[in-house]
Amino acid sequence: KKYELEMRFCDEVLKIISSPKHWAANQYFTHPVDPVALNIPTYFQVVKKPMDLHTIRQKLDAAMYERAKDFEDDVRLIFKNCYKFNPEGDYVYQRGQELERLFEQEFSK
Ligand SMILES: Cc1ccc(Nc2c(-c3ccc(O)cc3)nc3c(C)cccn23)cc1
Repeated sequence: KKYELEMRFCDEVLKIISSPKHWAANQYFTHPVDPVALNIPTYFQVVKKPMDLHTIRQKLDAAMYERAKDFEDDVRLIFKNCYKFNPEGDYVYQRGQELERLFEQEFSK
């Protein structure tokens, strides 16, 4: 019972932070970073564990998270990767901060 409740909470949070309503904040994080498309060939040397919202959706739907904490760790990995690769103050860096604020608000309810 507790497991189902935790996963339902994660599903709700994921729906909110991934929604088109918050496109300005989530647009850079909805799908895996494509280093070829973005012309950032060093990306996979800098970011060892890529993560994105679509991959998290697939893992949640495949019951790959045992606890809400594991879901949280993957979401926070998106922010860590963003802050590691994008220059501080850069436009994408600031979108990451915006999405992190939204996540904190929803995940702490
Ligand atoms: C030369 C350069 C500099 C910065 C970026 N950042 C960036 C990222 C990004 C997202 C998460 C992440 O962990 C790393 C990068 N996604 C984009 C997109 C979709 C369009 C334009 C820039 N984008 C791209 C190219």
